Amino acid sequence: MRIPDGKAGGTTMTSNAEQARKTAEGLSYLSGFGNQHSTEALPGALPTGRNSPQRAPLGLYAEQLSGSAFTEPRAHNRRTWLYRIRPSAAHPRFVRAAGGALRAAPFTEAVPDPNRLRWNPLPDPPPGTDFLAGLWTLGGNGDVTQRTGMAIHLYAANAPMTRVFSDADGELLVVPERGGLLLRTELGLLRAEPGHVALIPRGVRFRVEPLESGTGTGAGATVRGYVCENYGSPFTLPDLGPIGANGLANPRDFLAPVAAYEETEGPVEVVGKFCGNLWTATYDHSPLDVVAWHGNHVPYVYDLHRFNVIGSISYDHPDPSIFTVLTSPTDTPGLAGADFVVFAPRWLVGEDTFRPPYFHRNVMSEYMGLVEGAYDAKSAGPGGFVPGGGSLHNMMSAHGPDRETFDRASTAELKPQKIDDGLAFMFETRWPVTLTPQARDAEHLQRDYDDVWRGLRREFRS
Ligand SMILES: O=C(O)Cc1cc(O)ccc1O
Ligand SMILES: [Fe+2]
Repeated sequence: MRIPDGKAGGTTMTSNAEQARKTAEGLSYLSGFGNQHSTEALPGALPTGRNSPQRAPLGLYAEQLSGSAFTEPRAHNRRTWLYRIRPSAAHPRFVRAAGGALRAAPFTEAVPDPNRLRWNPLPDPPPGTDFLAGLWTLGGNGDVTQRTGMAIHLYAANAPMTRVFSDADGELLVVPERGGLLLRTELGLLRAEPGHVALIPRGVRFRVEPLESGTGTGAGATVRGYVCENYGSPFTLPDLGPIGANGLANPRDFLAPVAAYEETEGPVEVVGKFCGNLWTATYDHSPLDVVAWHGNHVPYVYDLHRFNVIGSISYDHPDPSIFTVLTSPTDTPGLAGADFVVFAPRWLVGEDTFRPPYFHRNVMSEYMGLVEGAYDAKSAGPGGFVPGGGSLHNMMSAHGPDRETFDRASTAELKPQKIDDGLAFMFETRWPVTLTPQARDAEHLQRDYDDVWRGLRREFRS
């Protein structure tokens, strides 16, 4: 496989090698959530039978990247062995760098707001904005130094990153909404289009390039999307309980990269996020120089259209936890630091049922975004819930269908109905979300959002 500006190999070495698939875009992937993958970009680069031979093959350096404590139970243990041209330790001193519109927990600058809030998409950024500069924090919870909680970011970018970034504070779940992304990671290349999600694990270095072909974005066009930065335990697949052995997001649809490396010599800016601040150093080589690796602390992409949607085939609207793609558990069973939930195309067949989301108040806090089309609880169109926009229904805030949706759905003929005009998602969290001042005061905040529930008529008959 030829990758511009890098060398890559499709040699895969485990039993799941058969499952490594060539995508239409020409990238090779390794399949399976949580698998122990093995891959080498050059034949013989990956040592066999041991992690740390006295001399690693091809003059490479062996290095372990740990995403869990050494001592965590096997089921939670995450690490990847990297075989690289230079060890990561070969770097100069980092100095503080400006963070732009990126913020981190604890979020203490604004008063937590119980109001229902909704935003239009981010305004287009100035030319030359890369993915890192284009990150804009909406809010979050927890504390980066305690590895708890999460942050909600949006991004809008129009230039490729030339610098390399990594986040010690958490993993990054990237949800493209407009335009595709090529993610050049330490472990290889991933492609994420709108409708896909990409996950970069804690500490893994990467560069993001807007994709300019096949996405209709054109040169210099803005790519946009959402990011859940998960400070807590890594996202995992939810248990299925009585659903059985299959369904929701199927493990084999999660695709990790094959090894791909850069041999760039010369100055490369490397930025790290550490305890909420950005730090930068100029290396004399690219740190994306991993020629082979094996392990389970890996980036991946997942196509949300693969989600196996399960719902009611009798009556009533099921709780949206049944749409959970990924969950970050906390010490309390069933209480997620962050859940990633998708509202994918599905059939609604419930008898004598109000089919859209019900009116509710929830102890969990709900941030929703829209990748395409419309969402069945909200009227579409400008000034509404639009792709690239978002809503926050914080802990216990009263929300649900807007008036138009209520009127329509409570009188609709209940024939089987396919919902296939949109892709919405939710970042749901056990802790309230505190906004950043920039989100609270944003020009693109919809100040009339409460009005969507105005005029819900009194229908009571005694
Ligand atoms: O508020 C929302 O739209 C999200 C949501 C969807 C649903 O189907 C049921 C409950 C819920 O919070
Ligand atoms: Fe809700």
